[in-house]
Formats: sequence, structure tokens, C-alpha cells
Amino acid sequence: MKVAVIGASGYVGAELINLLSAHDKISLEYLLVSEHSSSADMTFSQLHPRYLGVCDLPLVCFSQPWFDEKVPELDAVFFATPHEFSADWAQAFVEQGVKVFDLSGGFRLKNSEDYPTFYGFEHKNLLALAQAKYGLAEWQQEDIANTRLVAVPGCYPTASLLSLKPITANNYHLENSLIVVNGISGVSGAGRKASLATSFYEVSLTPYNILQHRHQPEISQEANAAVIFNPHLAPYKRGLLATVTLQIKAGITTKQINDAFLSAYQDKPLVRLTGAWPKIDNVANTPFADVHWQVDEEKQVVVVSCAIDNLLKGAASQAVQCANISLGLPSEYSLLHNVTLGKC
Ligand SMILES: NC(=O)C1=CN([C@@H]2O[C@H](COP(=O)(O)OP(=O)(O)OC[C@H]3O[C@@H](n4cnc5c(N)ncnc54)[C@H](OP(=O)(O)O)[C@@H]3O)[C@@H](O)[C@H]2O)C=CC1
Ligand SMILES: CC(=O)N[C@@H](CCC(=O)OP(=O)(O)O)C(=O)O
Repeated sequence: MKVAVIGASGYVGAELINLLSAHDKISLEYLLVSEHSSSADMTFSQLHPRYLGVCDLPLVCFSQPWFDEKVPELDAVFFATPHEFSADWAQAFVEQGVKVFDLSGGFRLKNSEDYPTFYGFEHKNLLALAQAKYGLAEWQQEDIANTRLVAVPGCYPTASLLSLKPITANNYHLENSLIVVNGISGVSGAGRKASLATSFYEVSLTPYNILQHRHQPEISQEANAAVIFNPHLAPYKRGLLATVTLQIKAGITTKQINDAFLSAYQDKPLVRLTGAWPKIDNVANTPFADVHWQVDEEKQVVVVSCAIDNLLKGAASQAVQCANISLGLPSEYSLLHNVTLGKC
């Protein structure tokens, strides 16, 4: 599969390029940045010296002439770009027969009216939005294999949904009861562009975007249950933890909950049922999601916690899982033993 990555100068793009460089069924052809990028005319490894000798391809500015000339060479494209950019451009790639893996939120919400509210722009490509499929790799394999446009899940939604879905998919949760998701992310979650709010000296553990974060409708949509989502920013580089508290129906047993998690994940090697509360250090720089839960049958309460690397399972490695599924490969192909550096 011949691919391009748009957003190659960003944090997610860089992780993706590293993973794709190590993938023997995917050939990385072009690395794109924005039309006026400060990284234009550099090589990838000049910008990210950690990858010197791993990937030294040039960073090229995305433009309409580039699209017209190069798109016929491609089988797939990964967007690691701002949401509005992929919302504007993905359909054009799909129309040219190029499969799209969108790592932004440009195609995650089914209701187009949520875009102005949660993303701050009107979605102009409603056909593509209607055709896009959500790509939580452990749960939506068939959709991912059959669609031309995969909406790779957000970082917080990945950890939240891996926690919630074994329960909500079995309808074990008490309908109309409060489901609360508390999330904590490090500063790489905010991307590479400098900002005072995410400057290391400024960051101190704090909630943010309470009751208005764009991941709330995404989690509710995919869990098929309304949630309250409380994101927190913490002073470390990478890694994310989501802890979900929910009420279960009377009579649902600990064994039923345990069986739901086992049956969902026992044949999914990238989701590890750890038997102890997960820690960010155990998943940072890996494609794993570590999950643990506890049930109080008497109070009808379950608490589930999931830790992931926001840039990997929360973005780049999950996109590679989606590409693997599209290629008919096991979703973990090239990820389990290649979490360090690849070659391109
Ligand atoms: N960080 C995270 O933890 C996660 C991020 N995501 C999503 O992935 C996407 C990328 O995030 P992240 O890497 O953190 O962001 P960064 O800010 O680090 O990178 C953004 C990238 O997009 C490029 N870009 C910006 N504007 C345009 C444009 N108009 N045309 C083409 N390229 C453009 C930038 O290039 P340049 O500035 O050089 O022009 C840069 O390469 C976002 O949609 C984000 O929501 C998803 C899950 C987790
Ligand atoms: C710490 C921080 O700022 N995190 C980001 C979420 C990560 C991200 O980029 O969002 P997507 O997963 O939707 O693409 C935020 O809260 O907006």
C-alpha cells in the first residue's frame, strides 16, 4: 500500500511516520506539511533528529497542484492535521480512489450539527461524513475493512470506550443513570505548536473544557449512552488515563462483568487486562491499552480505568491498526515487536 502522511511535522505525524517506516506492507511515499509551514524544505529527520537514518524523506508543502500530480500514485492517505483541514480535503482523496485514515476529529461525529458547537466550523462534506466509519480497532473491524474513510478515534475516547463498551454493548449499565469519565492527559495531547497554556512551566494539574469538550459527544455516540466527560491536563509529556464510573442494573454480577471484558479482549493482544490498576509509565511509547476494573455488586457500581499513550494507541498506532485491518492483516501486525525505530 503506497501512502502519504499529511501533518508530518506534528507530534502524531512523527509517531505515525516512525511506525509506517517499520511496516513491510506499507510504502511511505510523501510527507506533507501545510502550505506555509516553517518546516517546508527540511527533511523529516532534520526536524525530528531522533529519526535520523530512520526516515530522511523531505517534507513537502500540501497544495492543489501537489494533489493533482501525486494523488494517482497513492493507495491511502493519513491525515494528522487540524480537524477542519481533513474535513475539507478527505472527500477529494476518496473521490480519487484513495483510502483515507483521518486521525483528526473531522469525521468522528455522525451529527453534522455538532461540528459548529464542538469544533467551531460548519462541516462542508456531508456525503463523506455520512460514509465515514468510526475506527475503534478492537470493536469495528468490519466497518474499517469496508469503508473508504476511517475516522480514527480521539485519544480520550479510545481509553474511555475500551473501558465502557464491554458493559454498554451488553446493556449491563443502568439506563439514564450518570456515567462519569475522568480523563488525564500530558501536554503532547495539545500538539506541537507553542502555547502558554501548555508550556511546561505553566502547566499544573487542572480540569479544563468541563461540560464542553468535543470528546463528550464522541464518547456518548460510540458508547450509545450519555456521559459526563471531565478532562484534566497534567505536567508530563505523554500518556493518558481515563477512569469511568457507572451504575449497573440490579442483578448484574461481578462474573458477568468479568466475562464481558474477557470476551471482548482475550484475543486482542494490544488490550491488556492487567489485573491491577493501570499506570501511564507502563504504556507510554507503546501501542498497548491497559485496562482494569472493579465491581461493587451491592452498590451496583463499576469503576473501569484504561491507560494508553495518547500519541500511539490514542492516535498513530491505532491508525496503523486500521490500515492493517484494511489490508486483511491482524490489527497488531508490525506493532507488537516494532515499538521502537523503523526504516524507510
Ligand atoms: N496530540 C494528540 O495526543 C492527538 C492528536 N490527535 C489529532 O491529530 C491531529 C494532529 O495532532 P498533533 O500532531 O498533536 O498536532 P500538531 O500541532 O503537533 O501537528 C499538526 C500538523 O498538521 C499540519 N498542518 C497544520 N495546518 C495544516 C494545513 N492547513 N494543511 C496541511 N497540514 C497542516 C502541521 O504542519 P505545519 O504546522 O508544519 O504546517 C503539523 O504537521 C489533530 O487533528 C489532533 O486533534 C488525535 C489523537 C491524539
Ligand atoms: C491535553 C490536550 O489538550 N488534549 C487534547 C486532546 C487530544 C487531541 O488532539 O484530540 P483528538 O484526539 O480529538 O484528535 C484536547 O483536550 O483538546
